[in-house]
Amino acid sequence: MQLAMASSSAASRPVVWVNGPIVVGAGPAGLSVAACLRARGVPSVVLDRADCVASLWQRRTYDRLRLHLPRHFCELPGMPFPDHYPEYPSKRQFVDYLEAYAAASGVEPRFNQAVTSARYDAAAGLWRVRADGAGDATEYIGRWLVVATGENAECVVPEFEGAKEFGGPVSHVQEYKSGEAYRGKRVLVVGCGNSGMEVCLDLCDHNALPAMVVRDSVHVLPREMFGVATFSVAVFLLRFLPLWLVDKILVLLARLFLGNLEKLGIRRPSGGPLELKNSRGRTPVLDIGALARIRSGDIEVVPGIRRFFRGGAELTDGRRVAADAVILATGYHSNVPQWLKGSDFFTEDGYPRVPFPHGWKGESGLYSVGFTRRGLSGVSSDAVKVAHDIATAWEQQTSTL
Ligand SMILES: Cc1cc2nc3c(=O)[nH]c(=O)nc-3n(C[C@H](O)[C@H](O)[C@H](O)COP(=O)(O)OP(=O)(O)OC[C@H]3O[C@@H](n4cnc5c(N)ncnc54)[C@H](O)[C@@H]3O)c2cc1C
Ligand SMILES: NC(=O)C1=CN([C@@H]2O[C@H](COP(=O)(O)OP(=O)(O)OC[C@H]3O[C@@H](n4cnc5c(N)ncnc54)[C@H](OP(=O)(O)O)[C@@H]3O)[C@@H](O)[C@H]2O)C=CC1
Ligand SMILES: O=C(O)C(=O)Cc1c[nH]c2ccccc12
Repeated sequence: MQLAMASSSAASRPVVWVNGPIVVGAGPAGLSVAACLRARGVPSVVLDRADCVASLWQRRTYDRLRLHLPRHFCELPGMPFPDHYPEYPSKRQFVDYLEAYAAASGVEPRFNQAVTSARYDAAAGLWRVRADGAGDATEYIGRWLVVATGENAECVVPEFEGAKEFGGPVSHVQEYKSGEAYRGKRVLVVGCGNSGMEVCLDLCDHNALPAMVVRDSVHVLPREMFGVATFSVAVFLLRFLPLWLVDKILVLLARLFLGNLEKLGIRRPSGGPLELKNSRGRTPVLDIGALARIRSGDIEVVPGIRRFFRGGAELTDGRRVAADAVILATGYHSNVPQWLKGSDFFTEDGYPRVPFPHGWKGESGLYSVGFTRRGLSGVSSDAVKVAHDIATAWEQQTSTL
């Protein structure tokens, strides 16, 4: 029996004793660690604030989204994608795969459980996790805590001078589904990461008029070169060459395939694409067509925003741009510091303090899965290590009983 219910004496809140780890998050990270644990005979309880698995993918991404790394880098441990899946599976296919993954591994998350605090009770040697459901709170108590809430848990919403004066709709890209709602409209898209670029492309396809804010520099790489994924080329080269040299080769190849982007208002950072991904979490853009639309003038590139006014924004070069709507493609942040108390394993930015590849294990039975800034392949490698470590302790514990 995995769960035991008891009544808390201090408050009327129900208490659940968890036999095995408490996993917070039912995205790819939480599902894969729970599946790897089950494969070793270790039960766990997976909690998610949403009402479904992989809520980032199901509820907070746009319709045309596809994985942008080749499928082989995005599979979770123990289950390949179905053979008929294309090289870059669609969002629907990826979600179907994740649901099948959970079902096949017997992982049944507890939904509508938003974790609001977790702290280690040193006297008892146990983690106490509070989760709020619809109108009630539950306390989960267990020996291990696995943090799997992800790098994209909350939206970054910058404050802009004059934002209240703008007057039109302002939304974050997590609410964007398709350009249908923006036909014929001038849309200011703030941010030029993969989201900003792909939303601009989608807006063009729906006859909207996007302008994209590029306030600083960004690496844009072709998704493929002569039919080979740029990401695969990078992974291959990293087997023989140091990262800085692979970065130099990638930038050279990008220059050959994409030309000089400065003419389009897109400057390259001085640091390399992989170096910036690893050190600052800045993902290079893998171009799937936005550049061609910038070249043709369908997407206008504009510099940073100084302030908003009614019906538009003033830019850092003094120009003014009119807009009917604003979409913030300004990124995401971790929410771990909001709920994990009394532990300094995570920084105030919500990432493990210890750098990759050692950030998966903390003290007192605390673990993290999915904070490596290495996408789904980072998720899988963490999940395998964490499950192995907990299963080893579990087997020792049960063998001494
Ligand atoms: C648009 C987009 C596209 C991407 N495409 C790729 C790609 O092609 N390839 C790739 O390798 N990576 C990609 N990524 C990176 C992405 O981080 C991974 O795809 C993946 O979703 C990470 O899994 P995760 O489980 O760590 O986080 P998530 O998928 O974000 O799952 C975390 C879960 O935790 C839950 N949660 C958060 N806070 C709480 C709380 N306090 N209490 C309870 N539950 C909570 C959330 O509801 C969520 O279900 C993409 C990211 C985005 C935003
Ligand atoms: N097809 C796919 O697989 C896709 C994958 N993704 C992934 O999702 C993750 C998140 O991507 P994304 O949503 O693009 O977020 P990112 O964090 O990658 O990009 C955020 C962008 O917003 C800009 N920005 C932030 N604040 C401001 C501001 N105040 N004014 C102007 N610009 C600002 C940043 O500029 P600066 O760099 O100057 O801070 C940056 O260009 C990434 O890992 C990405 O690869 C996203 C979409 C599609
Ligand atoms: O799409 C993402 O967000 C990813 O994190 C995938 C990813 C991991 N490592 C990379 C290096 C270059 C481009 C994308 C990724």
